[in-house]
Amino acid sequence: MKKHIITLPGDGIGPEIMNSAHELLKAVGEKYNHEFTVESKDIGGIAIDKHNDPLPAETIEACESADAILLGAVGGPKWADSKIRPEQGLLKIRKQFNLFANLRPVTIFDSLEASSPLKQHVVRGSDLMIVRELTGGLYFGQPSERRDGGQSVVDTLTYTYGEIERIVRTAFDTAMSRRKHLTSVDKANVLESSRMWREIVNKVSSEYPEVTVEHELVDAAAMKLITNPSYFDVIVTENLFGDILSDEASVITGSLGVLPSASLSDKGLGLFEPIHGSAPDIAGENKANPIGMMLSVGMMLKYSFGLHEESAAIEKAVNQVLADGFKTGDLQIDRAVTLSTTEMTEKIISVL
Ligand SMILES: NC(=O)C1=CN([C@@H]2O[C@H](COP(=O)(O)OP(=O)(O)OC[C@H]3O[C@@H](n4cnc5c(N)ncnc54)[C@H](O)[C@@H]3O)[C@@H](O)[C@H]2O)C=CC1
Ligand SMILES: CC(C)CC(=O)C(=O)O
Ligand SMILES: [Mg+2]
Repeated sequence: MKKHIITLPGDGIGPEIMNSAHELLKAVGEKYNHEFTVESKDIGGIAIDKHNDPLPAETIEACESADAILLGAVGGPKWADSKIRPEQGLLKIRKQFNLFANLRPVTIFDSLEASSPLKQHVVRGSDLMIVRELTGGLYFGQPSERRDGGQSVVDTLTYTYGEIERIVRTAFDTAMSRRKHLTSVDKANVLESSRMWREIVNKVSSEYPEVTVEHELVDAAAMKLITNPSYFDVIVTENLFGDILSDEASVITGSLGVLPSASLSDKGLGLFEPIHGSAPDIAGENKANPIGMMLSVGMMLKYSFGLHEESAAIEKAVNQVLADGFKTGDLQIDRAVTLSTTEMTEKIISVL
């Protein structure tokens, strides 16, 4: 198979973990006889520095002709007070390519069960998928501005019926391919947008009689995610709630550094990135956990290219390396050896 991939390393630890993705693609290509060509483009803070634009036209053009996109992370303290923010590049690329469905699987590798700060019996058997709406809600609503000379501020939460319906359908389809249990998370006791969200979930549910559906308020769902994570199969929720709940869910797995994600459109192009940010506190130290990025490559192989065997092999290699007693600094596994980003990458590839 021949595929052309645009990589967007971005800022902070982004370039470090993207090197891991490049190495992994080279290894998978050689082992399974695929030709993956990779071209790197700018996004985020580095793109502001070089082009005064967090998502330059050149990057968009390259992505338009790509088979898939890999992203590291954007942002950092360097641009904290800048008028143009690196994160705008990420929001813009999601909107540009209509990447409305953000799949965030929360899977616990056997050897990480003990590394979770939660009690083992609580996390055992947890395996859930967060389906997060990615191109609407508060992150995109207009107006979003300071008013009255800085004395007030407005952010806007808008969703169209169609935007909610399509993500809800994605969630039902996802549930059908899993344990057929869907939890829709909202704040319907307060927000009108959530009440419309509930109505749409109830309407679509009549087309999926095999799926058990329930509604949870986001505050209670946040609590249950930590006290009883194995209760959940598929969670569907809007943009902001999904962003927060997925970082929270990473605690179950032992580290934010191990969770991948897929951002999909209905037009075929997908963007794949770890769920974490640019981790400025450890950037440049060769300490970042590359697993979330490497599993995102696995999601790309599966969702964009249909390469299920190759994707499963990456997951298996990660599991094996952890079980063999190797980890990165963010993980706590008893008696395991701590590796750098590059060492962990090499280890996973050698097992693959
Ligand atoms: N998709 C993206 O590009 C995202 C970008 N950001 C941006 O990243 C910047 C930093 O945000 P933070 O709030 O610090 O969140 P963060 O996710 O970058 O880091 C939170 C904590 O997790 C640790 N961490 C994250 N990824 C890790 C990895 N792979 N290995 C080991 N430890 C890891 C960090 O060291 C830090 O202590 C901000 O500018 C933010 O806007 C935040 C989230 C997503
Ligand atoms: C950086 C934000 C734009 C988004 C975010 O935190 C995320 O998608 O996980
Ligand atoms: Mg986030």
